[in-house]
Amino acid sequence: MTILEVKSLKKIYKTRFRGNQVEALSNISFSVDQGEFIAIMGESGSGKTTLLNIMASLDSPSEGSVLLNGKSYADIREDELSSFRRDNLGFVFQDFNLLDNLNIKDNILLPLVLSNCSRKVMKERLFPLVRKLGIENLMRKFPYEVSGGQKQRTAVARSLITSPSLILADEPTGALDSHSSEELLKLFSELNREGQTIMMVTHSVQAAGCANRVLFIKDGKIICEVSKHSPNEDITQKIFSVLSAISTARETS
Ligand SMILES: Nc1ncnc2c1ncn2[C@@H]1O[C@H](COP(=O)(O)OP(=O)(O)OP(=O)(O)O)[C@@H](O)[C@H]1O
Repeated sequence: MTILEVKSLKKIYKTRFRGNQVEALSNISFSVDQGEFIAIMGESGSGKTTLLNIMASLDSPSEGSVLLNGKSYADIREDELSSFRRDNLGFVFQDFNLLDNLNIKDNILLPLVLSNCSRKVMKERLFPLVRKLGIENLMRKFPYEVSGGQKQRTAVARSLITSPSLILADEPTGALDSHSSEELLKLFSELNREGQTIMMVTHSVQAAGCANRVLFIKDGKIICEVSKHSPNEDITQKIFSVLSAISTARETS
């Protein structure tokens, strides 16, 4: 079942300097099925963050549309966008985006508090989730008292607490040491095996290798994709080959 459809996206940024224009995305189309784990790779400036921001409904395209579970973002009223995002999407960022003045428990519960959820529901959702993520002993600590890996697990718990259709992750391993990165990738793979749909922007081949499908962006266009033909297939070599072809093309152009 398709949950996300991205149709003919174009994004033009107008810069103030002499009215110059930057075409950050041109004619991007793809769809995401329920239960997929997709990585987006591309060189710096290729348009990954622009694409993620549009899929997150944080920015709007110049042309084209995005539909989540059949609902077009263009049909959502401005004052309903933040609750739509909260209910349907989970976010994991490179720098965790936790609130320093809230403890770990309150950071995780924040999306439910903003949705006026009852304490009973909060409790029912929180404990199984933090036990699963191995952070149940950190509930009273503050973000500055826990490790980077624990902060990212907290961010993952916060992203999952609303049971979103889709997790959008922007360089989730970017600020982690190699051990914590591996742990996070294992966690993402496990969540995906249980049915969670994930889209992740990454520069890391190791991270992209955990996805079932990798989309490669160059100059705002999807230039190719690779995918696993069986769940245990190692696609690292395929990813390296595409990255190397992109870099050779850049050097010879
Ligand atoms: N607000 C903006 N105004 C003007 N140009 C922008 C703006 N944001 C991004 N761009 C330009 O759009 C293009 C794509 O940028 P984007 O940030 O999406 O790339 P990226 O692949 O995420 O890069 P990185 O990996 O370095 O984060 C770049 O040329 C960038 O300079």
